[in-house]
Amino acid sequence: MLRVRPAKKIAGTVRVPGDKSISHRAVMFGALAEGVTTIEGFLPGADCLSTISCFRRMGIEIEQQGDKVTVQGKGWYGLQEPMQHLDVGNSGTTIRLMSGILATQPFHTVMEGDESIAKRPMRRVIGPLRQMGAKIDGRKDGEFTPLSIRGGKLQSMAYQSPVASAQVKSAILLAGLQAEGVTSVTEPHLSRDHTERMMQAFGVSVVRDGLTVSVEGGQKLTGRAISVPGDISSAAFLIAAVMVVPGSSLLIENVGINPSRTGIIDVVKAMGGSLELQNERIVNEEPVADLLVTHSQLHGIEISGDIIPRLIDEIPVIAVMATQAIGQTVIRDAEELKVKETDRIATVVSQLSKFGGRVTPTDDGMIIEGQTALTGAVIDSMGDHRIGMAMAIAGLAATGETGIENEEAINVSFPGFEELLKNISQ
Ligand SMILES: O=C(O)C1=C[C@@H](OP(=O)(O)O)[C@@H](O)[C@H](O)C1
Ligand SMILES: C=C(OP(=O)(O)O)C(=O)O
Repeated sequence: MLRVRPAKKIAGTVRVPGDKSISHRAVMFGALAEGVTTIEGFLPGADCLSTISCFRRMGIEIEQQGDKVTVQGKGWYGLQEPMQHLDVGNSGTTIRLMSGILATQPFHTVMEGDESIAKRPMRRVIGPLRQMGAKIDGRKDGEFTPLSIRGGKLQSMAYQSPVASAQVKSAILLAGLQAEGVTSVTEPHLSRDHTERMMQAFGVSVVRDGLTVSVEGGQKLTGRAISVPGDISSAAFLIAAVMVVPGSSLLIENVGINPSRTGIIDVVKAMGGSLELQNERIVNEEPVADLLVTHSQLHGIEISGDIIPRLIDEIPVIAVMATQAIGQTVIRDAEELKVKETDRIATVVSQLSKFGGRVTPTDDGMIIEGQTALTGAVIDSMGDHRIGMAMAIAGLAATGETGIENEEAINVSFPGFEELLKNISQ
C-alpha cells in the first residue's frame, strides 16, 4: 500500500518522466523506419514497455536501458509474423495504434491485454480499418479483445470520426501510409497530434486542413534521433499538488506543451492558479517549456467542449483540485472517461467520496463541490494509474493518513511517482 501523509508544503525543482504518447510513437515509428532510431527521455513505464515487447516479438531489435532506447528499424515490411499472441498489457494506445500497423502487414497476429483492456471498445478502430479492407475479428464482432488481424493490401479512405480520439486517428493514418491514394481523418474536435508531428519528424508529408488530416500512401519513414519531453499528464499531478497545499511552489522542467495537450494549463489559470511558462523551445517538432507553479486559491469553473480532448487524462486530478476550489466545478462532454482504464466518472466519484469529497456523477462528466475538507482514507486505484495518483494528491490535502491500494498500477505511466512525491513534500 502506498502511504501518503498531509503535506505542509510542496517545493523544489523537478522533472517528470517522458511523455507516454510520444514514447509509444517513437518506438513504433522507429521499428517501421529504415535505419536506426535513438530515443532519449523515453518513458520506461509499463505501457511503453508493452509496445517494445510487441515489436521485439515481431523481430525488431530494441535495446532499452532506463530512458535510453535504440531501435534497429527494418522498414515498414521488415516485421515478422509473431509466433505467439502479442500482449499489450494495460495499454490502449499500444493495441489501437498497432491495429493500424498490423492491418497493413502480410501476416496474421492476435493481440490481447489485461482485464481492463478486455473491457475497452475496439470497434472504433476496427470498423474503419475493416472498411479499408483489413480482416479483423474479436469478441462481439471485433468490439473486444483478443483481436485477430489478418492484414494486407488496403484501400485509402476519408474517415469522419464520431469521437475525438488520437488513437483512432493514428491507427487510420498509419494504415493509410500503406494504402493506395490519400487517406484522411476528420475529427469532431482536435485530439492530440503527436502522430502527425512525429510522422513529419520521420520524413512523411502530412497535410492538415482544420479538423482534417491526410497522408498519401507509399511514403517511407526514416530513422532518426528523438528526444522525448516530460509528460504534461504526469506534471498535472504535481501542478495539482501545488494548488491543493497552501504555501507551495514548484519548478517542473522540460515539460511538453503541445497545444493539443495543454488543457490542464488553461484550466488551472482559469481557476485562478499561478502557472508561468519559462524557457519555451521546440524539440523534434514538439513545443517544450519549464513550468513555474505557485499555490493560489482556486475557484470553481465549467469545463466542457473543445477543451475536453486536450485534458481528458487529467480529469481525475482536476476533480481533486476542484474539491479545494471555492464554489462548484462542472465537467461536461467527457463521456470518453467511461472507456478508459476504468470508468473514470465512477471511480473518481467512488474513491474521492471516501475522503469526504462531494462529487456527483453525470452522464457526461461530474459536478464537484468546493471547498471541501478531506479526511485521509484507504482508497483503491482500481488498477487505474491515474486514479491511484489523483487520490495520492488528495491525500496531501487531507487530514490524517491516506493509503492507496493496488498502487503498482501507477507504474503504467509514472515510475518513481512515490519517491518524487516524497522528495517535494515537506
Ligand atoms: O494517442 C494517445 O497516445 C492517447 C490518446 C488518448 O486516448 P483516446 O485516443 O482514446 O482519446 C489518451 O486518453 C491516451 O492516454 C493516450
Ligand atoms: C487512457 C490512458 O491510456 P491508454 O488509452 O493508452 O491505455 C491514460 O494513460 O490515461
